Amino acid sequence: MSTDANLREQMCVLAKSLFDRGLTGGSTGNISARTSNGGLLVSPTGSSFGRLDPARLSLFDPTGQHIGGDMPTKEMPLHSAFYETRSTAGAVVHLHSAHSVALSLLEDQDPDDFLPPLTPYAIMKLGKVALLPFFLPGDAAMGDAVRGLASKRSAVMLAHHGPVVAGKDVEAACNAIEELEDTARLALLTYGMARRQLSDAQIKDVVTKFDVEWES
Ligand SMILES: O=C(CO)COP(=O)(O)O
Ligand SMILES: [Zn+2]
Repeated sequence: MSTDANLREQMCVLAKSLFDRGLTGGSTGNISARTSNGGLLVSPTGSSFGRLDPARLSLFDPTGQHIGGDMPTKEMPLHSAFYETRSTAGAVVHLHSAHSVALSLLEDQDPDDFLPPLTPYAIMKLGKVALLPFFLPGDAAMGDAVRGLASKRSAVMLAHHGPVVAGKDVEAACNAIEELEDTARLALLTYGMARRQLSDAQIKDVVTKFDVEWES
């Protein structure tokens, strides 16, 4: 029996759920989670979210040494940046989800606040989402960009590519990235319409009641 067997199983079940609902396709996306001893379990490079094998997840020890499983995602620098700079991060998920990518292609996006304030749950689960510019997949500079964000954002959108979200555990990270994709979908469905957004006062109420980090 491998260590963290339940965690391995949960990563694969939730990844398959995302894949089955079309939230990332082919061999896109990657997922990682902290193990009980402070190491990391990571989806292998080239693997499909629909068919992750718990026994083949890449295993890293607490010093960052690859000690088991297949070779990890090429986005390790991106995942590592979240763990290094967000002390509460217990899991990180990255998807190629269509609506968020479509929204990132529109002109005049606010790099500091990618999602319009449409529903309370997006604010509660994500805080403000930073929009990062285009990088080549696997470029370590994405990790530097995450480290360099002025505040401790837990969700970023990679333009022309996909969202990346950290959470306290795998379930929280998956719930939050689904909220990001749903909000991007709502933003596109109502794009160009006379849309009502949450007011500053309503946003403040949500932020205060649910203790959201939401700097201006
Ligand atoms: O989404 C991906 C790259 O951004 C998939 O890459 P990996 O197969 O290396 O995880
Ligand atoms: Zn990707």
